[in-house]
Amino acid sequence: MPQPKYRKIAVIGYRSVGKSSLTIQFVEGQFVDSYDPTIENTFNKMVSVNGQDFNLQLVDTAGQVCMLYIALHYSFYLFTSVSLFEVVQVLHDKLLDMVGKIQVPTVLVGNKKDLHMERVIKPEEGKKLADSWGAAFMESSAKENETAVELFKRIILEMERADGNVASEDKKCAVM
Ligand SMILES: Nc1nc2c(ncn2[C@@H]2O[C@H](COP(=O)(O)OP(=O)(O)OP(=O)(O)O)[C@@H](O)[C@H]2O)c(=O)[nH]1
Repeated sequence: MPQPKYRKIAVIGYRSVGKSSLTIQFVEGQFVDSYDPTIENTFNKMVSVNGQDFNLQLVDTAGQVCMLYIALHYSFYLFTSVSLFEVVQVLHDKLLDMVGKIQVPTVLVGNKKDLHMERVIKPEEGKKLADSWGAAFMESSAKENETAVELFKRIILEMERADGNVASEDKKCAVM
């Protein structure tokens, strides 16, 4: 049995987009309806992906001071409206500046997809932005318990891919 791998994931984004809700949904399997602005919370969770255990440290950052945490290596972003959509581009640029890399394993997340009537950003737009970063894109609803586990597993896969432990789709085609 392989030893667990330790990985750190930062949840970064504007305030009230659902960073804590998604993290708590993943760690505890429950949705917290109230809004309590986060200072910073750290969670630990063990999860298995493709037969490998991962010991995750999840850093749920404060929306108001999200810029303070952009130096963390593994991150994903959330947006729920046009202005926030623009904010994530700025955050992503700053993150790359801080870590001095041209790419960081990232999942761009469009949360609150249950609020159909309030949708502003089309999924294609989110996908296009994520593609421009070489990142994955997912939509989620922390409220409806949709995809919280799936999206954290996805960021693990993105990290594994960056470490050369998972073949990308391109590489698979090249081999064939
Ligand atoms: N309808 C709906 N509401 C959500 C969803 N995710 C979070 N919320 C609500 O949005 C509000 C803000 O959620 P939080 O998880 O605290 O947001 P945050 O991004 O951690 O906010 P900060 O701590 O300020 O950075 C809360 O009232 C949540 O219940 C979702 O998927 N759907």
